[in-house]
Amino acid sequence: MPHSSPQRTDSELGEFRVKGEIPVPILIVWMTAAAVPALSFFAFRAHLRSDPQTTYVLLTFAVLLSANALIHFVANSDTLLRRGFILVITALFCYLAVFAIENGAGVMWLFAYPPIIFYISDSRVGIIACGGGWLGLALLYSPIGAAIIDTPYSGSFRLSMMIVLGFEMVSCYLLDQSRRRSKLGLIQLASRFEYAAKHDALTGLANRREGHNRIDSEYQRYLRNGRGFSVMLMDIDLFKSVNDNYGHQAGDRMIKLVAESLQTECRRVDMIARWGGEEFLVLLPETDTAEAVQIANRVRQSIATQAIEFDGQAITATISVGVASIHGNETIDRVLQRADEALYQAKTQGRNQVCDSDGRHTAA
Ligand SMILES: Nc1nc2c(ncn2[C@@H]2O[C@H](COP(=O)(O)OP(=O)(O)OP(=O)(O)O)[C@@H](O)[C@H]2O)c(=O)[nH]1
Repeated sequence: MPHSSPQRTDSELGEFRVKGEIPVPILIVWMTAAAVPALSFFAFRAHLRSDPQTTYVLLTFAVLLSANALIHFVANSDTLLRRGFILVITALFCYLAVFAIENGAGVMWLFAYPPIIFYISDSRVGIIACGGGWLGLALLYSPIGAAIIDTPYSGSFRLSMMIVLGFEMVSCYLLDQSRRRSKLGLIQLASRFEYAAKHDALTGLANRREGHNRIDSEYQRYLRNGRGFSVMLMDIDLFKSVNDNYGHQAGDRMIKLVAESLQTECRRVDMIARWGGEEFLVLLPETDTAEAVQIANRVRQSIATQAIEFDGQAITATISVGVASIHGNETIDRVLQRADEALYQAKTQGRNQVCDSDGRHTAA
């Protein structure tokens, strides 16, 4: 079965990019590029109003945001960029909430915070930042806050601000959850498609294409470190007669039985593929011919002693196996061809036996 995991963490979800989705680091760089001139503009206006404190604070935020983006380009760490950005903008929005810059109009920038924070961080951080921010603002706008800080906002403005901001935060949370759920759905769908593209529907084994890919990878490893491998090509003997005598359903069950026996008898490192109708291929990494023949015989004997129950009858089958190991700088096609020739030899010499490409064979 495909590895669908509904338990994926938020950060795992964040790493999965849906086509067309803006990557968080790029979004942060864009927002930094937009925020720095905006902050400089408002700093300049504060300077014109002879308000040096606001000027310096806004310029400091512009410098911090620029530095964060620059550090990202040097350190090349997305996590650092994201965390640095969250930290700076949280401080900036706190400043905007407390100090009523631009005659109090600066507080409207608070509405930009929830969508940004939910998009660039995981939902837990979004909830904490927004929940904490909202409570902090509620405190600030309460009589306690009013006693500490002098704000120019009327009572009805404060009330509306809290309600509208709360509404926006909840909306952002719900939209974010919906985005994450649909992303999860896409991940699961993608993993189901990937599984179907790589596996055989009847047995669940790797299909021929995936088998080829895995052999290719093993071959590349062999070229790098010289560690050889063997392949076993096997075919159910006189399988046509199983179909002819008992029907295709019985034939399918026989194929499944062989697949299960292969899974039981082979090692975890071995790759088993359904190569064709009643043909299977096993890739045995770091295994020489003698070992591969031993494994092949174990599989052969195991299958010969099992039966499927069909319409009250016990149906048995045997398999023939061709074994070949990689030599020198020969190609994969050549190894597979030698395994095929060995299988042909096993068939012509009476079936239910293992032949290796060097011409040795083990009969029942
Ligand atoms: N039930 C079933 N049969 C299949 C499947 N794929 C292939 N077959 C059948 O497998 C049979 C293969 O038969 P052959 O290749 O002629 O060989 P054989 O009867 O196994 O004889 P030898 O290989 O010479 O021992 C054919 O009858 C195919 O129809 C499948 O998925 N399910």
